[in-house]
Amino acid sequence: MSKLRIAVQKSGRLNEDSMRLLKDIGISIDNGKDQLKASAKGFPVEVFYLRNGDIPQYLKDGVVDAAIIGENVLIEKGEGIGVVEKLGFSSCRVCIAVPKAYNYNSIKDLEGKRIATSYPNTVKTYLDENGVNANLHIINGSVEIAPNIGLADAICDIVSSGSTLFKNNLKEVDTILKSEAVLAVSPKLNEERKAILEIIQFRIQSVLKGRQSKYVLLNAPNDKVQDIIDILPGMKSPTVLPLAEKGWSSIHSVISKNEFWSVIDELKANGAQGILVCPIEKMVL
Ligand SMILES: Nc1ncnc2c1ncn2[C@@H]1O[C@H](COP(=O)(O)OP(=O)(O)OP(=O)(O)O)[C@@H](O)[C@H]1O
Ligand SMILES: O=P(O)(O)OC[C@H]1O[C@H](OP(=O)(O)OP(=O)(O)O)[C@H](O)[C@@H]1O
Ligand SMILES: [Mg+2]
Repeated sequence: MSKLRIAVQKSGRLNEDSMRLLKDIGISIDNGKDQLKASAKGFPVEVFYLRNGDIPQYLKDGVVDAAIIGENVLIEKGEGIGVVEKLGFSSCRVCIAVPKAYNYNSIKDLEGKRIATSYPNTVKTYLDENGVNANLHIINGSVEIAPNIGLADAICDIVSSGSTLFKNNLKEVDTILKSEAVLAVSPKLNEERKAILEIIQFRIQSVLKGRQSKYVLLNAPNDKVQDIIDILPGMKSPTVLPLAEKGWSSIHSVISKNEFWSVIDELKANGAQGILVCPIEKMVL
């Protein structure tokens, strides 16, 4: 039986979360430290450890079938490569930044200026869309230093917390795109491997849904049960069980992590007591 070849970043910002996701979907790998390729135990998958920036070419060539990669890198050099799943980690944005004192009104202000970046195609497309001509300086790292050493008037790079910009006396003035880690697929994927990918996708969705949700258990007097059910969305409908103490019930449900605090406040206000909130490992709908 053929194996699905999945690329992950060898080391760097995506590596740890990528390996955790593979582990959570039941793909465990015995990886010797310097091994660049490893087989999963009990599942038809091979994992390749590569540079994030090299992965688009491997996908295009069909040397790997799928990859966990930053969407920003695919947009930069992954033409024709499909994204089948957003993975919810390594969120960042690709931005234009200029020195704090720069009087910036719009991208048109960069006409004829020098922009340092590791994302030339992304910047070029954005400049073209806005009818701006600028000179691009391609550098592979520490882009934020460029304006301070007189190499460029502006930069285009990844921003997350904004602290690197701040430390280098720069300000973010335009967001070109938002990115997160994604599961990308080679255009050359064959039918047999596609079937393995579908199993992986299903497992990833179950893990991600679990990560986005919380399991809530609470007690309430019976006359409050309906009010509380109306607040709780639940997967189908909440589970209601009688407590040993007469006149009381236990209610179980699933709520989204995002609405967690507002729902908890509402539950308390409607008579809920002894509220327990538990993580969900996987959620299969
Ligand atoms: N500060 C950040 N916060 C969140 N995500 C980030 C941040 N910086 C980069 N990323 C995301 O993580 C990906 C990998 O970044 P990292 O710096 O580890 O690799 P790299 O040096 O660009 O790539 P390579 O593996 O080719 O050396 C980026 O493409 C981006 O999607
Ligand atoms: O907004 P922040 O939270 O400060 O993050 C942004 C910084 O993170 C990335 O660099 P990284 O640390 O990955 O270093 P690198 O340039 O060597 O890849 C990116 O290139 C920015 O410099
Ligand atoms: Mg980096």
